[in-house]
Amino acid sequence: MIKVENLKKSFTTGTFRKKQVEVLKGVSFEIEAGETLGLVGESGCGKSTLAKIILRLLPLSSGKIFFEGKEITSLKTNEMQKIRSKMQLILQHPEAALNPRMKIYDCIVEPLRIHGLVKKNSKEERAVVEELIEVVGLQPEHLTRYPSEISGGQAQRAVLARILSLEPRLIVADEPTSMLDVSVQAQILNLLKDVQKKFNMAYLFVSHDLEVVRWMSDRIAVMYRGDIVEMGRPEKVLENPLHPYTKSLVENIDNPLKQMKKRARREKAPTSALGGKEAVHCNYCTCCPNLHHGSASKPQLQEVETGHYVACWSI
Ligand SMILES: Nc1ncnc2c1ncn2[C@@H]1O[C@H](COP(=O)(O)OP(=O)(O)OP(=O)(O)O)[C@@H](O)[C@H]1O
Repeated sequence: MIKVENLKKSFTTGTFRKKQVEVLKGVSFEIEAGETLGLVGESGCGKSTLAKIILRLLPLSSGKIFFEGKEITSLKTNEMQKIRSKMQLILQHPEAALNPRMKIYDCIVEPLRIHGLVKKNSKEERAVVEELIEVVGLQPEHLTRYPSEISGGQAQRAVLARILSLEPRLIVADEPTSMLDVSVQAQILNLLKDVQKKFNMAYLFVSHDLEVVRWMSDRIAVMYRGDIVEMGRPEKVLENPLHPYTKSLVENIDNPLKQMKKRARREKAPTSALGGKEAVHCNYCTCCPNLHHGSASKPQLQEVETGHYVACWSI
């Protein structure tokens, strides 16, 4: 359904002294219809950049993106238009997707109107909206309110109704529930699962929260400094992590302070551990426990057991 190959992205930073910062270093994966790939990793590792690149909201530096078997890497804006409705994004803040000056009814139906799929204010339009709100669990009385007059959970339901109106094949959900309290979070996660089953959509589910990702995902990809360093089924990756970064994520799941301290140590570690040379990646992986230097080639994802991949230089 969606496949990315060796995606790389660099940003130019600085005003006078321009510098290229490589944020994605060659990311590859595939997601099938009806499947959820959970993407986890520390803040700043490139998760949101990857999400935007997949949806072609950001240009990539190199690599390839295939959507339903068709390469979309360099499609022009008008060609992308037809595909864009089938690839949708859900963000942390539902308000960002809902026009504060429109009532919920109009927010939900707006994409259908834009794409000319229904006649404005027709009976057919009303029927579509009623069906959509039933799917996402909103009440008819919510339709006449403005986004500021409903709760965060209800707003996320309205966003989902709006997205579903276009019958997407892929949803990229970037921390969709991190702003909601725990009980509402669970409802929205279950709703996402239900509609996925109903419409057989693929999800790329981005989150900091390992428990949420475990609950949502068929497979998990662990991202570290712009690379996927481990990928596999949740029980493999989270119960038998092989990459040191995944290990530290799992070990510190309940202890964010410890995690911060460890991260600070790890960030300092490479140059001293390597006698002043710069490490290109983590210090070592469990499969090839050697330290690697800046001149070493990039580690590749190796299949260490069926469906469980870990980044290492050699097995
Ligand atoms: N437009 C940009 N110009 C320059 N640097 C950018 C730009 N967008 C993102 N970055 C940098 O790219 C890196 C990855 O950012 P990204 O938002 O993808 O991280 P993330 O993993 O999603 O983090 P978080 O979990 O905190 O949202 C960060 O260092 C960020 O500062």
